[in-house]
Amino acid sequence: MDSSSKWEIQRGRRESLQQRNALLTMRLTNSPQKTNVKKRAPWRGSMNSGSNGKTISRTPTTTTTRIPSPAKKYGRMLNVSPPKPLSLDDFEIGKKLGKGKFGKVYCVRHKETGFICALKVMDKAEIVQYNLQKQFRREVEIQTSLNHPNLTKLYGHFHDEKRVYLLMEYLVYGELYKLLRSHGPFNDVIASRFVFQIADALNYLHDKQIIHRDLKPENILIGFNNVIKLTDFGWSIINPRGVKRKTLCGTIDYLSPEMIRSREYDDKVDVWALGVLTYELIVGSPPFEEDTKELTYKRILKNDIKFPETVSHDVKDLISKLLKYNPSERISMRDVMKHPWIIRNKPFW
Ligand SMILES: Nc1ncnc2c1ncn2[C@@H]1O[C@H](COP(=O)(O)OP(=O)(O)OP(=O)(O)O)[C@@H](O)[C@H]1O
Repeated sequence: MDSSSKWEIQRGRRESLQQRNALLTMRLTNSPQKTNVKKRAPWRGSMNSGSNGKTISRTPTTTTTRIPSPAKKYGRMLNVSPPKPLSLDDFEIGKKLGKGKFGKVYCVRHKETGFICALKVMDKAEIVQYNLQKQFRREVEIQTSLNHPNLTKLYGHFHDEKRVYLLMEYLVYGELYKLLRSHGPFNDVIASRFVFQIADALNYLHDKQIIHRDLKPENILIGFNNVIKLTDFGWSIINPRGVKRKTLCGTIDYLSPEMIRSREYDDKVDVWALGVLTYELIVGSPPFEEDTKELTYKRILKNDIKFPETVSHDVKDLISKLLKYNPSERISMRDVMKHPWIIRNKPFW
């Protein structure tokens, strides 16, 4: 088997449970299925099935929404006209940046300002077919409310008859997962810088009572100067302090023991996932990786971590503190940012 097929298989294993469930639903319902579109549809436009073509056809955008903006509110107070609703016609479409399970992402240029950004295009019919409306709305709400240098910004969203569009910050170097596969594992200097940035992002999210719930290298994008940004808030949730969650979600290698045991959990599941990520950045593969889901679960539940001899004492210490079986014993994000492994490597970033 060539290395690219191996990579694809590995990638398949790492799909979020959300995607697996959606695909399973698709198989069980023997698609194409008839969807009770009217009842479930959150959109005002009609719900014709989406096109799978490679280009985006410019259907009339009569149902566009406006980018939420303070200017809109204050504009009204000052009697200034609010910004024009966005539509696909406002953009020149550039190269395709990638393809997710539920959409394609393009590099686009805003015609009026020349601003370059990433545009994620999703078919409404698919969102409805996989019953993702609620999740999609939550993702947009959460991501719109965020402002942190290590979180991908969502500038706005609009829709037309067939599709929804998310206008995002463009991260030129793509997924950390691809870099890890092509140039990883990373040395302590590079890995510590990545871990610091994600700890900072998680600290911000947790302060806002948001749990990401799907941290993994596929959901981290790389921008200029090795700045990395957490993306994909499809599984994120606002979780008021003291409230515990039970939904099993995430990606198998990154699941925490409390999630696997269907116990209540909180933002400490992200702390566990950061432990798995740190290990994967340093070693090249996640700590509990096995051929089957069952074996992986077994190793997670036994907290069976094996470190190669080459791994430094400092990073071993940090990973062990992140991967504590008992969530309440896991290290805080603020302490991660002050950990000796980080401090020792910081001067070389
Ligand atoms: N803001 C962005 N800047 C640059 N490239 C991006 C951006 N967002 C996504 N991409 C690229 O497009 C690809 C697809 O992204 P998308 O968010 O649709 O899917 P995904 O995260 O891989 O999967 P899914 O959300 O379906 O689980 C990504 O793998 C990435 O390479």
